[in-house]
Amino acid sequence: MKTALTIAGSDCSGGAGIQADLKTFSAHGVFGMSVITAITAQNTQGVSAVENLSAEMVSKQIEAIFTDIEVDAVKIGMVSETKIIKTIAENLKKYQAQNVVVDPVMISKSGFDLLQPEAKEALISHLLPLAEVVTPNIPEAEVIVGMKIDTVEDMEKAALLIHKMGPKKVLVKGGHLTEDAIDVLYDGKKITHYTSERINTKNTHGTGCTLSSAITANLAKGANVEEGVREAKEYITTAIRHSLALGKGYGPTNHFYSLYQKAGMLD
Ligand SMILES: Nc1ncnc2c1ncn2[C@@H]1O[C@H](COP(=O)(O)OP(=O)(O)O)[C@@H](O)[C@H]1O
Ligand SMILES: Cc1ncc(COP(=O)(O)O)c(N)n1
Repeated sequence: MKTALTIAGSDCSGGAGIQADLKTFSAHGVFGMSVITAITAQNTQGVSAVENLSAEMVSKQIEAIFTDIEVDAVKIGMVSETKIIKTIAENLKKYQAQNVVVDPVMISKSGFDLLQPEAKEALISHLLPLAEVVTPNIPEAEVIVGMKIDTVEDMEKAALLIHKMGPKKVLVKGGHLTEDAIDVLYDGKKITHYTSERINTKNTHGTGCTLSSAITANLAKGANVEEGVREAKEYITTAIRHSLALGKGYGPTNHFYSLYQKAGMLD
């Protein structure tokens, strides 16, 4: 069985972070493993607290996995502090991690800083160069390149600029614009658009985490980035279309709809 590792924060409400990543890996038939960087207290309405693990504990978790198990792909999600970012980069280089997907998580949908402002530079200089593909949303791409993004053309410009910072490929996600949901991939040579209709729902908690883990699972299974993104985009669109109105705020996406449907378990 192929394996995938997520290095990210825990979302106790299950919609984003490690929990979304492991659900996505399972739904793709990949064996999921996790290195927890931080525990968050959050729900569909917002984040109320974040507690980072020590850099030593993050390092020990990575060591425990890589010294024992073959890792086919790695996703990096929320990493809040400079010293944890540096530890992850050192370890991934030491163990020659393959198929690294970096989701540069900065601010939650509810507006909470999941990346300490002083750690932005470390994320850019230490994690982006390790990435097979980096998956910023529009606000994250704006911070990384220091320009305003209002159109798909702006997303393309940002993708080209981010590519110069070291990742092999760049996927700028268009969830934050208003018309069709268009994601822009730049592979160093050409631009590809992945387009879906915009689904009218407020239940989009964890969409970015889910998309990047689906890409990771697909790379673990041997897909190239273009194929991996294409399937992941279909997966997230179905998961948003059948998202769950759990909680009082922004509910989570539905990871198992397609699987349950195929298994004849839905009405
Ligand atoms: N309302 C929506 N309808 C359809 N697709 C969406 C919607 N919102 C986000 N997406 C898609 O979900 C994925 C995650 O994007 P985005 O919401 O921009 O990321 P993040 O969760 O990091 O902010 C992208 O593929 C994006 O196009
Ligand atoms: C632990 C963790 N990681 C990532 C996100 C981002 O997800 P979203 O942008 O949907 O709030 C989150 N809320 N919590």
